[in-house]
Amino acid sequence: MGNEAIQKLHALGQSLWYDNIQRRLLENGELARMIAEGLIRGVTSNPTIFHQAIARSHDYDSAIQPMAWAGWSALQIYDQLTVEDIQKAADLFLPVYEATQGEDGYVSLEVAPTLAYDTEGTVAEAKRLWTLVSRPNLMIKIPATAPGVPAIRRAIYEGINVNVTLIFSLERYAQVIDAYLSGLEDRLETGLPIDRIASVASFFVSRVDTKVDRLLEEIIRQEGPDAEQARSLLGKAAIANARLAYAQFLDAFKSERFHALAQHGARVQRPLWASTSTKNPAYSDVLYVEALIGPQTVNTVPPQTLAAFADHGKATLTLSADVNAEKEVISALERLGISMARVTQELEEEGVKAFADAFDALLKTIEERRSVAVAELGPLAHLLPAQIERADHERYVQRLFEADASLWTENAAGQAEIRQRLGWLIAPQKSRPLVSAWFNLAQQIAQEGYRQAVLLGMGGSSLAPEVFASIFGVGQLGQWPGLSLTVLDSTDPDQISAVARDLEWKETLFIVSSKSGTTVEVHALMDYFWTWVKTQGEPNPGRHFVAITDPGTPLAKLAEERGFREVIYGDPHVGGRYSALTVFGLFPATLLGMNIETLLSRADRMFAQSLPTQPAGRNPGLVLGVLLGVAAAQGRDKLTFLADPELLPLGAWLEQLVAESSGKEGRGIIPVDLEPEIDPKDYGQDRLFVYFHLSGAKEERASALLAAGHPVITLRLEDVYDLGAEMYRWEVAIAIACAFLRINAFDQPDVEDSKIRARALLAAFQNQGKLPSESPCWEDERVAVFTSQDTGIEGSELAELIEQWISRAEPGDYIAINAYLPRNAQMLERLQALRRRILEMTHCATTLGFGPRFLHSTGQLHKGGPNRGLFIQITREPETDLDIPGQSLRFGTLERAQAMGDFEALKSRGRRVLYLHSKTPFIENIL
Ligand SMILES: O=C(CO)[C@@H](O)[C@H](O)[C@H](O)[C@H](O)COP(=O)(O)O
Ligand SMILES: O=C[C@H](O)COP(=O)(O)O
Repeated sequence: MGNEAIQKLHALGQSLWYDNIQRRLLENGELARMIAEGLIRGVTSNPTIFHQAIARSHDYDSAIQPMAWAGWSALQIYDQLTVEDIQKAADLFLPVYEATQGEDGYVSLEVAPTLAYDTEGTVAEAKRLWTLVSRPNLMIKIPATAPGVPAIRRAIYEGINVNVTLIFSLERYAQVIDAYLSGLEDRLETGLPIDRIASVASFFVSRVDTKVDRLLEEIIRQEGPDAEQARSLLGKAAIANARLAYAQFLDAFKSERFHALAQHGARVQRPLWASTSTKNPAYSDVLYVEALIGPQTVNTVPPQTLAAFADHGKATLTLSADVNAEKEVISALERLGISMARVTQELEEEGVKAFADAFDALLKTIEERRSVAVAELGPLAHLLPAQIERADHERYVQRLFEADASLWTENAAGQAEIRQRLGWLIAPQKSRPLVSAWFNLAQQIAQEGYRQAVLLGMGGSSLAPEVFASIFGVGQLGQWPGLSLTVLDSTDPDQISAVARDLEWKETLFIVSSKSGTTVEVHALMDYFWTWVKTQGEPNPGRHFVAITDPGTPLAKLAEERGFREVIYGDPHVGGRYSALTVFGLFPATLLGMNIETLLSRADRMFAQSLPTQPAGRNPGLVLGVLLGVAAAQGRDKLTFLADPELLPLGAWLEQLVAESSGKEGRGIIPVDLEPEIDPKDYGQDRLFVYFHLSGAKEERASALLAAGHPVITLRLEDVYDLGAEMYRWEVAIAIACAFLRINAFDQPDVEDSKIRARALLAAFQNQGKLPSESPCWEDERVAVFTSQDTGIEGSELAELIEQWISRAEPGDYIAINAYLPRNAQMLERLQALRRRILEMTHCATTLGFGPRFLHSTGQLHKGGPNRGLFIQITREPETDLDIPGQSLRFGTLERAQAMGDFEALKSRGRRVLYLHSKTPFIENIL
């Protein structure tokens, strides 16, 4: 296993550590791989490393954002980011630490360099960081300045593992060893154990050559009698100095003094060669590794030196107690007037300054990123910190995870339901063991020759699969080719016909997806396609059907009776719109060929950040949720999605999560998805924009909106698999926003109400052979117009009526186009054009929903949310109609009944509705 040269180096008693840390490596498995392959046995960090990690990447931006919104300072953010990285790295190295009984597997974190000349400050900071990180394999780095030396002794006495950094001179190194031994002795005197305390002494190497060579070059340039001697000493000082240090180490740790400590389990303080990348390109790029190999040492190398050594390094023993030649190098330098005392003193001062400068630059970078994040909030910025603090004080996150339903409602029945509906919090973990069974089933289906899948489902049972199908496409980013997936969530006969027309029945699998197993649309569609498959001559239609439903539902029973090839059960503790990361989202995703492990690992990452153990400002879902709540309370309740093109489909899933969870009791947040764009200054003051960023295509638009004074938050996705994290974040955020607004996030009373009304209309239809009708307030040969109240609109032209009606919209209102029409590109274009006209005319937020799909989504908000909606409902006579098998009913009638049921429900809530029914299939006649 691993690399031969590195293995040999380890066999010679030297441990290679990695002088680098970067969040990406911690998250993408790279560091774990390097550890597993035995390449590295520890990690060191310093302010320069963190500066580079944070300033030269966007890895940390998403973590900075909520902390900035919560009002944290740059220093607090620095602390949090570094501690997180160090903890994560320490956890990855823990197995090494344990396997080597505490010899290796350490991760070092440096105290702020501003404390380098402050003994008390350093001790206090070392104690604080030790407690904060709280990992046995942590080392706290303390600079070996004169005031640093007593701090080392005190830290060791406190039981802290110490990496002493910035050692250049042999004199200082002697003091460092003494401080270590004294610290251990202090502990022994007070009866404290010393066997688990570890320390390394970081002796800096290459910088010595950089400085001494410069002095030698000066002598060479003068071409005097010493020039030749100076030339012969180039590139020698650093190694000589380090080898002398090694000899000093050997002496010190074979002393009586150490022997006494060793009897109580004390470990040696290993020398650690730091600053070992080659700075002078004329020298070998592995010079400071190859020349310093010996037992009981560590060499910490940056990425380029590790790569070079792994590629062409030679591991032979190059350190020994015999240092005559090295002493001669130092004497020769002294003879040339180069004082090692001066050189190393300057290096120490410059080293402290360089770290302090890097630290300042790092804080400046964090400050810049912090300000950018705060600026995103625009007028909401000053309101957020106090509200996040309040949410923290009221233990929102703890109560969420404890299933304390009083967070949302005092209503006992509501509370009972909520307690049954919080299973989504652990969905990523609960789904993981099921992934392989889903994968095997999907493989088997594909092997049998199935190429396409049609998912029959509504709302929570269809929207996540639709997002995955639209964003990932078939097998594009997955682990195997997968099937194509079409989602059918409509009772529109033309839309159903269009889907059926494109199907190759032998290659088609139907996924009947319904959590409750009672949803009328799903049953009608299932019966339609069941008959369709049978009609094609399939003797065993069950082969073509899989059901996803909760245990014990009518659908589960029917699927068993009909001999579906599989019934996959959902988790009854997860409600429909929160089920994306359960089988309802994940089995269709598996069929698409997506890598579910990757998706879930991203969700896990967000889960870890959402736990009650996280500080409030570091919890992305909590902070976003409070922001949504604050915004809505301020009248910025139109949550408007902006997305780079690859992420556009996500909005449909969010729309349901936001609207159906929050739109109740006259309150709620209005999601606005896929709205045509207008001049940023023409929007009202009721918007909060959310920009989902991947390629950056919409960056300019986001900046323009921000410049016009609207809050525009940017959520960055690294790649499309981050949808796993985003879905989890938004589920938490919506639960929190609803808690903030005191809304039960887990029921949907008005969706039920519309369903009841549609059922009553259908019963009337069965009795009377037609749907009950009411008189239009206006009609001609093309269209009949109905309104919710006597609106007084009048005119001889339909366009005039519509315009009059729309012009009633006031700032803060929204206009919803609810179209019971086939959802296809042509229709979408037409309706989006209407939407644009309305938007340009009113400057009010607009939404577009296709019925009956939206009834399972924004439908709840329309009736239950704030009475700020103006609804334009559109139906038409279908081009062709289709029988629903086994019922004396056609899809066109069902669709119409659903529209009428919704119209009634809206009216009963006093909503403003304009209902246009096209008497022909040609909608262009009326729009
Ligand atoms: O001190 C330790 C490890 O204990 C290292 O992280 C140390 O800071 C680095 O090796 C040096 O700062 C790198 O220095 P250089 O290669 O830039 O001269
Ligand atoms: O969001 C859920 C829809 O109303 C469909 O419900 P279902 O999964 O029980 O069929």
